[in-house]
Amino acid sequence: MHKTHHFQTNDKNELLGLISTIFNTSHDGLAICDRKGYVLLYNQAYLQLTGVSADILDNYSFIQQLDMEIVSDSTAVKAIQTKKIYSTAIDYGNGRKTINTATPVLDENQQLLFVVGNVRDITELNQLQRELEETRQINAEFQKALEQIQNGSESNEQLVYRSGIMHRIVALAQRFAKNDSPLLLLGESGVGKDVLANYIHTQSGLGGDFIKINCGAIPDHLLESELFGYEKGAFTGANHAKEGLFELADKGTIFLDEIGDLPYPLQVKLLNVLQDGKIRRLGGKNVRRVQMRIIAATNSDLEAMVEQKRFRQDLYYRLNVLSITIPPLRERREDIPALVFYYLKKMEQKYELEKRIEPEAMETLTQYDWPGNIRELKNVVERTYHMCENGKIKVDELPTSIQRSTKVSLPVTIESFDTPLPLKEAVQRFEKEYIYRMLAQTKTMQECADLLKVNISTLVRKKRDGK
Ligand SMILES: Nc1ncnc2c1ncn2[C@@H]1O[C@H](COP(=O)(O)OP(=O)(O)OP(=O)(O)O)[C@@H](O)[C@H]1O
Repeated sequence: MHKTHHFQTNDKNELLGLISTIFNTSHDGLAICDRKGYVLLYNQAYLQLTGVSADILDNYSFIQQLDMEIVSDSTAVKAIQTKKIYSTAIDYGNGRKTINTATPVLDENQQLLFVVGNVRDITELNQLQRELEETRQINAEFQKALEQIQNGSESNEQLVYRSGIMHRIVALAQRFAKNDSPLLLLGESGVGKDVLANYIHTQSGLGGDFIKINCGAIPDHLLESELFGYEKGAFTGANHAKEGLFELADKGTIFLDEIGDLPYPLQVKLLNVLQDGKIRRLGGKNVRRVQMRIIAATNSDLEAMVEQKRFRQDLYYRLNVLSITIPPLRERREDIPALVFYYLKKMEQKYELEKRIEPEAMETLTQYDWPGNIRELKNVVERTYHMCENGKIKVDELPTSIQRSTKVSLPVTIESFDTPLPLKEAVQRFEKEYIYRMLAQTKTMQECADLLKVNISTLVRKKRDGK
């Protein structure tokens, strides 16, 4: 106890009065016992929090209370036995949860004099934590449902193609659909990996559902419980048992999008599922057998990730038994007009208003390199449809970035900045053009990122912001 100069009382009674006031007004439960565990002093909060009656405290030591199973655990007894501070969380069964700490008080010969017990109410804290956990859970479920609605409708899209390469890919997909080995779909973002996975599922004739999960969109700590499910009480907030996506995909297909983002520890678990077809829910004992088709997809360079020890080699080999690489749109330009007409038709049906695209505009779209692939094409067609007022889509109604990038194939030079621009804007313009050009010259985003010596996520962001 530290006294300041304001405290000038030397009267023992006054001092005792003060200490007992502190004792009695404390929100924490306090109880002091001797070296045999007999209670010497306790306060009102102690009675309220522990639910143990004054009668018991008066007549039975903590050791006896433990023997008689009046309490299930006693920090005081532990402190008596070990002469060390002991702290634990206790559930008294009266709805109260507490953190109890027992501190031994020793004399100069290290003999035990007393034990001071402190009982802190954490019921409210616990309740808040549980609520937070539940909110997080609900949040994640909503996010997942939303994602499935968004992606579900995307992946249900009809497969539109005209190019020879896509004909071969679809034929391969039909053959692979009948096979139950894992399948890996590769290709840049927006090339149609989701759509193809869905197509393979419908072609497979499997009776179960097509379940999609984006491994990069779900926080690591939730991903495992999403995939494997959990039993009631498996972790704080697991108030009921829940089926995992592997179980939901039983007799169907599970589509693991962005497989490169699967955390390393989960990669081993996925490998086990691939090998023996068995899963166990978190906190569960039962092993369940599931039979499903696994399709994984990524736009990352998995081989490079294996070399960098970010992706397990054994899992890579297991997933890569069958694989299909969907080329970017710029390598199958014959598909561009078919896709433009398809999305234009959809807009016309939706808004019951026909709009025609002029040949020159179509030519510009066909020449454009589409770094965002079909996703970008779909957005451009939709935007242009809305922007066009007289029913005819002309070149100058296309986004300026597309007009410019197809017209300007000369390197960006100082001369191309004909009017003075703020430095920041000039740098941004150069950066954007440069990134577009580099993307057109490289096969994958990773290759481009490596050449530019930037992180792939930086490149993705810059590409998105530059649109
Ligand atoms: N062949 C196709 N015909 C019609 N629409 C397509 C085709 N391929 C893709 N799309 C559309 O393009 C968009 C992107 O497709 P999808 O989500 O399948 O790409 P992805 O390769 O899985 O992209 P990411 O790697 O970013 O997940 C979607 O809106 C999808 O409906």
